[in-house]
This record gives sequence, structure tokens and C-alpha cells, in this order.
Amino acid sequence: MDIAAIIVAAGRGTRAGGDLPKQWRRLKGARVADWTVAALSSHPAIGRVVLVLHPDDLGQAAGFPEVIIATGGATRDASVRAGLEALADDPPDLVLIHDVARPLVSAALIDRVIAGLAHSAGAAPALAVTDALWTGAGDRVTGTRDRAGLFRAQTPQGFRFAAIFAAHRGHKGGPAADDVAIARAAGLDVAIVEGEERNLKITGPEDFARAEALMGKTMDIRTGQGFDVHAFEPGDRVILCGVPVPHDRALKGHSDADVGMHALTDAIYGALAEGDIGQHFPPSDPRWKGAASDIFLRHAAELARSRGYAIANVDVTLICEQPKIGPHAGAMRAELARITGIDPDRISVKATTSERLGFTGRQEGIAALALATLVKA
Ligand SMILES: Nc1ccn([C@@H]2O[C@H](COP(=O)(O)OP(=O)(O)OP(=O)(O)O)[C@@H](O)[C@H]2O)c(=O)n1
Ligand SMILES: C[C@](O)(CO)[C@H](O)COP(=O)(O)O
Repeated sequence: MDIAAIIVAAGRGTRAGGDLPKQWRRLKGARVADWTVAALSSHPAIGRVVLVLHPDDLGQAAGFPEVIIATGGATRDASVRAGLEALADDPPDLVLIHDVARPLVSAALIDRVIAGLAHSAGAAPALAVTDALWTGAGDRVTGTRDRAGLFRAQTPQGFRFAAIFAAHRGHKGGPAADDVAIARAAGLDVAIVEGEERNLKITGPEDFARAEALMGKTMDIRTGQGFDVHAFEPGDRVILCGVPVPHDRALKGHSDADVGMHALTDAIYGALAEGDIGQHFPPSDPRWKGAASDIFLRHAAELARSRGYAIANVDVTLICEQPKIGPHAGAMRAELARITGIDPDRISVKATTSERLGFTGRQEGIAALALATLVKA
């Protein structure tokens, strides 16, 4: 069964306030959109994810190399339609349509939606209304309503792709609250599956704190360490943390011998219990001869993201007498930030000498240590 997900992220988040649309604001260090994309793309049944961005936000696409990007419209249903069109050339069997503003969606809830599609063209999560319902005008209650049979709708809302695509294409009734409304207007049967209180939609300013409190209860924190050494050989520069640094020698290695980036890549693999760089990129493979090490680091960072982890911070220590690292540390942090997609203020690059002791002290090579911390809500 081919299952795709569409994450609509083209809204402006006006009710949430703040300087940035809500999907670009942070929860526990990673952006709301990072959590949501990770939650969907790490689900084993979901093969493809489409992220629908506002035209002003297309610059963010580079931070999501593993997803298909589409450009959204002025309303939620126009954005969903853009996501469906992006899948139309190679249509999946099922599609799950999700709000970027619901970053705490669980794998179990996604499983329930998929299971609900076994006997129905649509399936969507919801919670039965448990509070009493009133009508009101100003500050006065004007009436009461029976809550029996009323539900609070959530996402992801799942559908047979062909059915919801036809429903969206044929929809003429103006903006709809959600895809269930569009499906039902087209006569599709939609099953209700159990939603979760945890699957809140970040809507108002107070919802960021609520989401962080919920995340804190189940946070999975992992650390990994990496260590690497490369010997000097004749040359006129070394590559350290992606930055060429003039020197009277080069570092010797199968790839570009970027000892700092290798240590950091191993730290991320270590946190994931995913072996080391040599397992993923064997030195015996001629494809990696002279390779720029950003390939390795990007792979490790994407692996972390695809497993639902955000990189909370990294700390790299270079051990050498020469060259001096301080003047280049800012450029190194910026380069590591660019490759990993995390903020430079979560990346530390520092250096120490070994007081002229040992192989680094004798200037036979450079060593590097790295630590990485990954978090999953
Ligand atoms: N033109 C739009 C409007 C909304 N959405 C998406 O639809 C989801 C649910 O909408 P809502 O929570 O209302 O988000 P915003 O429209 O961003 O918020 P607001 O109404 O406060 O501006 C969000 O993931 C939002 O990004 C979208 O992709 N395109
Ligand atoms: C689709 C939805 O998440 C269901 O609860 C919701 O309708 C979308 O958000 P909005 O606040 O209604 O725009």
C-alpha cells in the first residue's frame, strides 16, 4: 500500500502572534515544522511527504531535503489542493492530510487513521465533546446545546487518494474548515477514529507553552560522541568543519580528511546507535575518494530527522598546535549550521593544543572530539 502525507504549512498563524508564522517558531529547540515533518516522515507506513509552503517561505525548503515541496494558496483547502496536485503524476493509494500546527501527532494515532481507511473512503481523528455547550452574545449566555454526537476534529485526515483528489477538484462551495467537509460534500463516507488531547493544534500564543509541557512528559534525549584523527601530508591547506584553512601541510585521508566533520558525524551516528561513518560510507568504496565530508554529515543529520529527532546542540573540539582555529571558528559554525539545518547558536567549535605532547603536540596530525545531543518529543 503506497501511503503519502501532505502537511499544510502555508498559513500565516495570525492568531498565534509573534514575529514569525507559528510553524517557524521553536518548541524545545526545533521549529514546529521540524517536529511535524519528523513525526510524519518517521512513520514506517508513510513513503512520501509533501510539505506545502507559503510563497514567502519557499526559502525554507532547503531545510527539508527529504520532502516534496509545493506552494500553497490563500486558504487551507487551496493549500491542500496544491499538495494533492504535487502527488497527482504518481498517485499514492492513500493520503493523510495534516496541519503543520499539530506537531505532537503520535504514530499510534496515524496507525488508527490508516486502519480506519480499510473500510471507508475517509478516516479522521476526533474527540467527543465533553464540556457543556452554550450559545452566547457578548458576556451573556443565550442558550444551551446538546453535546451528544458532537466531536472536535483533528488531523491527519486520511483518504483514498483518487476519491479526495476528485472531491477537491470538484469543490465549489468556498473555503472549507477541513478535508472531511470537502469529502462529505462529495458524498464520501468518513470514519471517526479516536483522537488524542496531545494532538493539539497550535493556534493561540499560549499553545506554545502547552505543547512544550506535553513534550516534556515524553521527551527522549540521546547523546553521542565522536573521535577522529588524520595525519598530515604535504599540502598547503586543511579542511576543518567544512572550511579551507591555509596551512603548510594538508590532512591525509580517503575523503577530504575533514577530521572535525568526521568526529561530528560519528557523534550523531553514535546518538542514534547507527554505527560509524565507515559503516555508512566504506573507505573501500571509490565513490568516497576525495569526497567532501558534508555528504557524510548531511546523511547523519537527515537520518536523525527521519527518526523523529531534532539536533539540540553539538560541540566540536579540534586538537592541534597549528593552524590556529580561533579566526575560523565562526565560519566553521556557520558551515556546520548550513549542513545540519540547525541554528549556529546550537553549534560550538573550539580548539585546544596538547601542550606539545603526543602526536598532535609533535604536529604529526590533527585530532577531533565531538558530542551531539538529539531530542525527540
Ligand atoms: N492558506 C492556508 C491557510 C492555512 N494553512 C494551514 O492549515 C493549517 C490549519 O490552519 P490554522 O491553524 O488556522 O493556521 P493559520 O492559517 O496559519 O493560522 P491563523 O488562522 O491564526 O492565521 C495550518 O497548518 C496552516 O499552515 C495553509 O496551508 N494554507
Ligand atoms: C483541520 C482542523 O485542524 C480540524 O480541527 C482545523 O479546522 C484547521 O484549523 P482552523 O483553525 O479551523 O483554520
